[in-house]
Amino acid sequence: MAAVSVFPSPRELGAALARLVAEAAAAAVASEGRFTLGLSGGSMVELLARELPPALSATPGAEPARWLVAFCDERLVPPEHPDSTYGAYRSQLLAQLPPPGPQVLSVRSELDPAAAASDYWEQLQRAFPGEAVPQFELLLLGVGPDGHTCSLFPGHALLQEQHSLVAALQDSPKPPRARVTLTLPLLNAARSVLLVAAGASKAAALKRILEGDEEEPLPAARVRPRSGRLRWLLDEEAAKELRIPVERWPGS
Ligand SMILES: O=C1O[C@H](COP(=O)(O)O)[C@@H](O)[C@H](O)[C@H]1O
Repeated sequence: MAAVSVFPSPRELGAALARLVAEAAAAAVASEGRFTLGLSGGSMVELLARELPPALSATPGAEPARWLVAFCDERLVPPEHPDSTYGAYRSQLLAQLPPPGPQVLSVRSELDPAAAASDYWEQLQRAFPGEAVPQFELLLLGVGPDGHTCSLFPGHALLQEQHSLVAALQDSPKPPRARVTLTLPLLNAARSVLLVAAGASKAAALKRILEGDEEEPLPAARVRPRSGRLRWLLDEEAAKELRIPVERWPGS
């Protein structure tokens, strides 16, 4: 069973998330010379924008200039659009990091969805030479109230995808409809995955994901790294329906 850590509020959750990212970066830079990080959008952007810069300043050796950052999914809108994950990270987080900053792979939203997915896959192949399935050091994944993660939605055919590691969709139930997403085989190749959720709107889905035994598990329940680590970071509101043992952080 995956480890589940519960924090009193999104603020403590965000601070712990940022510490874990900074520590993972320092360890990877020391051992591999670089840190490969996959970021999700939505509420994760604000958590990281607020907490990661101070965590990096407090962690010697984290060195953002040695990071390769990619996005676990992207909404196909221009970077200036409020729904763009890349655009949100660029203005809210990347702008705060000292130059030269990380190498960033972004989905080219000016292309049509299939071409954007194939271009993004080519970028990943160049960034992970010799790896048939790119193995990220750390993936940060969010969870929607319907149990989706990345742009993998309940009941969607992409949940069955075994061949393409990056895929396009044009029928996302959550707008915008056109998106590019990493698929489960790539997610499950990661060395480490943190699944992050805050707020009462996620509680029912989290109960199903973490305690259910469903024939067709929700998308986030299908994230099970083959040999990597999986850890859940939740706030009290998101965890309020859980009955499984969880690790409660001080003050909860
Ligand atoms: O649409 C998306 O939703 C999920 C969850 O977002 P949240 O705001 O509920 O945390 C996000 O992880 C994904 O990257 C995004 O495209």
